[in-house]
This record gives sequence, C-alpha cells and structure tokens, in this order.
Amino acid sequence: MPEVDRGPAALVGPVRIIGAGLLGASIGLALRARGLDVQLEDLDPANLRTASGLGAGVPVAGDETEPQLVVVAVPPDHLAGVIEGALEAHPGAVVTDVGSVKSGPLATVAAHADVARYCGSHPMAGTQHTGPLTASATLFEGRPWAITPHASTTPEATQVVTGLAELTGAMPLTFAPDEHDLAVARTSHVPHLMSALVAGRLADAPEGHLALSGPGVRDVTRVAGTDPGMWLQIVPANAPAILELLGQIRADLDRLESAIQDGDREALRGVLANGVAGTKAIPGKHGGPVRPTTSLFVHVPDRPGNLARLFADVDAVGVNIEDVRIDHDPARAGGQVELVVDQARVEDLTEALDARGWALHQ
Ligand SMILES: NC(=O)c1ccc[n+]([C@@H]2O[C@H](COP(=O)([O-])OP(=O)(O)OC[C@H]3O[C@@H](n4cnc5c(N)ncnc54)[C@H](O)[C@@H]3O)[C@@H](O)[C@H]2O)c1
Ligand SMILES: O=C(O)C(=O)C[C@]1(C(=O)O)C=C[C@@H](O)C=C1
Repeated sequence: MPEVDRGPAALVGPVRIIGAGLLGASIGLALRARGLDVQLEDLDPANLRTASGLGAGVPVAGDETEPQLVVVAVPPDHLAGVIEGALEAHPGAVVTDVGSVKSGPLATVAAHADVARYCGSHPMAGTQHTGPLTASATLFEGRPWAITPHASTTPEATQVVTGLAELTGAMPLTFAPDEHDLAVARTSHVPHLMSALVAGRLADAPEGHLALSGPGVRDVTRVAGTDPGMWLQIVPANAPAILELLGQIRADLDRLESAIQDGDREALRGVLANGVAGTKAIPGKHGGPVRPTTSLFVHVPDRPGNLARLFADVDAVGVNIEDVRIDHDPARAGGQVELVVDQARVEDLTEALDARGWALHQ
C-alpha cells in the first residue's frame, strides 16, 4: 500500500463509511489506494461483503480505532438519522455525508448538540448504477465535490472534509447548503427529469422506429436509465428549486411550440442558440475552460481484441481519449466507435489510424 498522503487538509484516517453502495464503496476504494484505513458499515450484509471483497475497506467488528472522519453514504431519506447517529456514536469524529440535497438533512441535524462537527458535502460524480459492484476508485477524479459547511461548522471539520475530496482526486468547491440546492436543481435534478421525459416517449414507440437510435438519443437519455429509487427521494427533497426551473422550461416550451407552429425561424434560432450557449457554459474537466474536441468515428469489426488494438494504436500516437461511445452497426458485423479527442490532435490521429488500416470518418 502506498504511504498515506497527508495533504494540506490533514485527513489521515481512519475513515468510517456508513453505506457501502456505489458512492460509499467508491470512496473506500479511492482512500484505500491512498493508504488510509477504511472501516465499512452497511445494513445489507451482501453489499458489505461485496464492498470489502473489492478492497473498499474492512467491515466493522467493534474493536477498531475510533475514526477521524465518518462519511454517511446512505439513501437521501435516511441521511439525517444516520448523521445524528454518527455524531453520537463517534464523539471525536468529524461527520460528513454525500447526499444529493443538503438543506433537508441539515434542518434536522441543526438541533443536535454536536452539529459543529458536521460538514455536509456532495460529489458531482456517479453512474446510472447503484450498489458496490460497479464502484470505482477513479469515480471522483477531476469532478467537482461541493463542501457545504453551515453557520456553526468548525474550520477543522471543513478542512477534513475538503481533504476527503482532495484525496479522491476531486475538486472541492465551497457552497452554502441553500445555494448548493439551487445549483444542483439546475445542473443535475432538472436535467435528470428532462432525460426521463424524453426517454418516456421511446417506451411506447413503434418498434421499427427505435432501430434508428443514434448517438444523439443515447446522449440525451443515459441518466434516465438510473434506478428510480434514489430519484424518488431526491426530487421531493429539492422540490421548490426544481419547480421554479420547471416553470421556466414550461414557458420555453410554449415559445418553442409557437415558433414551430408559426414557421418562425428567428424564434427557433433563438431557442437553439440558447442551447449552444448553455453547453458552452459548462466548465471542462477539473473546472477549466471547455477544450474544443472533435469526434472521430472508427469502424471496428466484431472480433475479440479489436477494441484493445484500436486503443493501443491511439495511445501510440500520444492522443488522450476524452470520451468514447460504441454503437452497433446495423449494416455490418461490427461497431461504430466514436472517439472524442482534442481538436488540435485529430489530424495526427486520423493519419496514424488510417496508416494502420482502420476505416474512419469524421
Ligand atoms: N449514485 C449517484 O450518482 C450519486 C452521486 C452523488 C451522491 N449520491 C448520494 O449518495 C448517497 C448514496 O447513493 P448510492 O448511489 O451510493 O446508493 P446505493 O444504493 O448504491 O448505496 C446505498 C447503501 O446504503 C445502505 N444503507 C441504507 N440505509 C442504511 C443505513 N441506515 N445504515 C447503513 N447502510 C444503509 C444500502 O444498503 C446501500 O448499500 C445518496 O444519498 C445519494 O443521494 C449519489
Ligand atoms: O453520471 C450520472 O449518472 C449522474 O447522474 C450523476 C449525478 C449527476 O447528476 O451528475 C447524479 C446525482 C448525484 O447527486 C450527483 C451526480
């Protein structure tokens, strides 16, 4: 195991994680990779076994050293109760949670005598899966991680929770809990609901129509595939902020309908241009500016080892793959692999892959 990286925030462990699902197990894996001791708790013995089997930490036995930090990673409805339980069970520890909404749990925990040791947080990383099986040590790398101290959080608690985000490779950003909830309504909750509405139109589509599903519909609907369980708890917990944005979208939808009905291209251009402006406003990885990327499409015959060969050929040119997507080619036995790469390197890459015999187009 590598040396403990003490980092500027002095999180040295042990860290106790309550809830060893996707988030809890991923945090455990990331901290174990940095050499910290991780203790795991979960109500579900199967999840606990899976998470510890993957190397995310050791199930608690009752005789371990008291933790420096407790991370609560249970479903939204249970956060407040488990945070209060952690403050009581571990009187020397800082307590945080990774819940998707911050004001609700805080409103309950605020009355607790030891609330100064609690500092909320929220990593903006996840997948459409739940449970520890798809946990990953690299889930948080380069992603924003909101740190949400409240009025009486101690500076030490904020520092330790910031250290947690840093040790997982995430980018800590401080927000007041209310401001955080307004922000994620816009960047996470409403986008999720919009994705569900668009995907819902596919559920009863004539079968033949869905054969024409290209990358566009997959991009817009990916998160709609998530198990609804967590979202059934997130959405009511952030209802006012979500309703405000849905009202604005309803007005946009009315304007869009009129533009289409009236054949008003200028109004339509306005709606589309606003969308372009919105996508450009999203910061790039690590919070930097969005770097221009280009997609290169490569036909990959359906044979074992071909994908590995393609990735090795890209690596040989020293080009980083920013994103990748695979679509099955209805016409040929193979897949269409979309490689998203730095625009400045696309010519080099095209030349090199072409020379190695790959069939490609931009
Ligand atoms: N999945 C995401 O994309 C994502 C991203 C950021 C934050 N979050 C937040 O993280 C939290 C966990 O989400 P997840 O996706 O890891 O869920 P998950 O379902 O994968 O894991 C939750 C785990 O908590 C356990 N659990 C439930 N109640 C418990 C209790 N009282 N005590 C101990 N263990 C308990 C469950 O058995 C399960 O193993 C949620 O609050 C969610 O809002 C999720
Ligand atoms: O990547 C995904 O699948 C996610 O939806 C992750 C996502 C998000 O909206 O970005 C979802 C909810 C969490 O609270 C944080 C992250």
